[in-house]
Amino acid sequence: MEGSVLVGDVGGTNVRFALAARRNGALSIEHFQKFQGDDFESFEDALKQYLDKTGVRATVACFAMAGPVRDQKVTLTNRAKWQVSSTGLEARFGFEAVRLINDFQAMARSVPEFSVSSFEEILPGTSQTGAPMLVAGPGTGFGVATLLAGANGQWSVVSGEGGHMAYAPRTDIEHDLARLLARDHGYVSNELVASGSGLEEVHRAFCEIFDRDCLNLSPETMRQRADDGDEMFQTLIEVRALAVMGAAGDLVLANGALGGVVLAGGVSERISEFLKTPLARQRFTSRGPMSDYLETCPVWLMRDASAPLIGAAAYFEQPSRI
Ligand SMILES: Nc1ncnc2c1ncn2[C@@H]1O[C@H](COP(=O)(O)OP(=O)(O)OP(=O)(O)O)[C@@H](O)[C@H]1O
Repeated sequence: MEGSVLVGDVGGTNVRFALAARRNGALSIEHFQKFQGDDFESFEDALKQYLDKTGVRATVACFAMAGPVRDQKVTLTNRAKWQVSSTGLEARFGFEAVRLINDFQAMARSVPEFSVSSFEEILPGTSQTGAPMLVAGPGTGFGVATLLAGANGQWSVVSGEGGHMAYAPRTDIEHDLARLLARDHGYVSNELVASGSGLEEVHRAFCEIFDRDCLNLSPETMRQRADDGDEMFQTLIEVRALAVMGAAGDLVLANGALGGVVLAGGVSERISEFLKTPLARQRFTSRGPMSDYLETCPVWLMRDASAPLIGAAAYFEQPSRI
């Protein structure tokens, strides 16, 4: 397909590839494939499998990677064996140009490519025109980026490692959790509390708090137990959801992101009803003298699995200057 760019969304669990192109003003993807990262020794092996399976050929590529990208090189945060560089990919696959960006840089850049109706409402509110927007949430890791509207339809994305900011417990059980996690890990981040990569540790701490045997359970089984009325698992999911909303509120305060929040990531999707409770709303807005500041800030959920792929293509067309 002429004018198309090979795009990838490389997370700590899943790796997604597609071919993206802009047609009649709108970006769309085709040849979408999803792989499990665990099935491959390296990112190059996963990419080769995609190219072999689909027969897709492209001269340019942009890959959204779950880790900090420096000088077009990245080591995945939750898959440290995967070290990727744009020059290495160009040499191995014969691309004319490869750009590596952070996965939430791509997620944030996708937001202007979607209409508001494609998001699920988590908290109602009114987006302040022209204000920054925050895009964040837990999957395997916890990504964060801020989207800035510039002149003439230009967009910039500020991306950092905001998921690794310190967890802020408020209730007794959250303080117990933070204390146990600090005992075992030293530093307690929002990623550790809320993301897939921290779930096992959080589960272990909850078993200690509730004085229960700690079984090896999948996230789906924990969810099932919560749905069946098990108080420990209900509290575990609630505490993780409150960590997401607390982190989102903190980041809006720090960035003046009154354009609104777009939550994303596999965990956010699966606990969405816990993000909508009155307690979750209170965790987002309750900020002492600044509580009014967040009262009308809207929060949405991005569910479209193609978002980081669309965002990678948009970023490739118009790289952010920040
Ligand atoms: N039912 C569930 N409840 C909560 N978490 C779940 C559930 N099922 C799976 N997960 C978690 O979701 C995570 C996968 O999220 P996602 O689909 O966003 O993957 P990813 O794109 O590879 O992640 P990332 O980009 O953050 O590295 C896994 O770590 C898993 O523990």
